[in-house]
Amino acid sequence: MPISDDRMRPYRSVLYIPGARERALEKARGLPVDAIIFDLEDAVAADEKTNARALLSRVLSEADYGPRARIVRVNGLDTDWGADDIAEFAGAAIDAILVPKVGAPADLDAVAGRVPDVPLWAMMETPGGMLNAAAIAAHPRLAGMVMGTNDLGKDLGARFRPDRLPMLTSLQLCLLAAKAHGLIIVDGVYNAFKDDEGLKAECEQGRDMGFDGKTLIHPAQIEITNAAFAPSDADVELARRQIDAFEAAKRDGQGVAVVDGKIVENLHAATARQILARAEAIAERAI
Ligand SMILES: CC(C)(COP(=O)(O)OP(=O)(O)OC[C@H]1O[C@@H](n2cnc3c(N)ncnc32)[C@H](O)[C@@H]1OP(=O)(O)O)[C@@H](O)C(=O)NCCC(=O)NCCSC(=O)C[C@H](O)C(=O)O
Ligand SMILES: [Mg+2]
Repeated sequence: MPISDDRMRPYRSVLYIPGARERALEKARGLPVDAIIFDLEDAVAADEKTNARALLSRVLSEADYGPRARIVRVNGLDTDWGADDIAEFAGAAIDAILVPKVGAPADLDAVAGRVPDVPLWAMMETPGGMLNAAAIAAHPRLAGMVMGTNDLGKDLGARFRPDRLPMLTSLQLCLLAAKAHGLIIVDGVYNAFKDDEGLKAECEQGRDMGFDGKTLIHPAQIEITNAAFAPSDADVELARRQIDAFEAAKRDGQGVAVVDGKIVENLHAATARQILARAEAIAERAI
């Protein structure tokens, strides 16, 4: 399984900012998010698209977003704005271009041909995209996937449910595809941005499924999300004990240790080391 160079960078909280909102673009420079999606697509009205592109281009060339990953979501190439958006940001100092509504690898080919160097990320948000998730994840230029659960819910005719039952197959298809190809994958947004309990539950579900983090629409969602997707103190403490116990077992010529009544084998020790590396990467971030 190829592992992207980006794999250890934290992507717990990935905040959308509408590209036309100058105040929000400025505010984000001080927010404790791991990544920002500067949006030119659905968060920008048609008559604002050209202004938003120019504003974002200026802001990204002048402003310092520190360690936060900078991802620009462009409009689709089937719209009036997509080609100009891509041309504007193809040479920009950003971490990725996020392509909306990717349905097949050909959608990424079309953008890759216009963007020689910047990594591509894919919005996974259409029924066709779900069925082609494995082929999309295998695209050589793809580094990350973002679940677009609003568009997907619309196309599926699904209702919102706190347990996300109507979404689970889609979420898991994309997770399988992303993990098989060593991609970053972040969960969809939680629309009710004043409902902390609902957000927490959805974060915990996404984290338990294996997502690297969650996309957000409002600063009020950051703290809960960062906490949910970071290893807890208890996770770190257990990981250390598992590694110590496994190393001791190996020294005694054993392949299995037991910690808190559960076996620890090579694979569990590997997971424990990943937890420690993740905790370290988050601690180093200190935004
Ligand atoms: C939802 C909002 C419209 C709410 O905006 P507003 O009423 O201005 O919120 P507040 O007054 O509570 O804002 C408080 C301060 O926070 C700043 N702010 C607000 N939102 C953001 C943000 N996203 N990033 C940075 N800063 C933000 C305000 O400027 C206030 O600052 P201050 O002046 O200092 O007090 C709004 O939050 C919003 O527009 N959110 C983003 C919506 C969006 O991006 N939607 C598109 C992405 S979702 C999607 O498309 C997913 C996918 O494609 C799918 O299909 O699922
Ligand atoms: Mg969408």
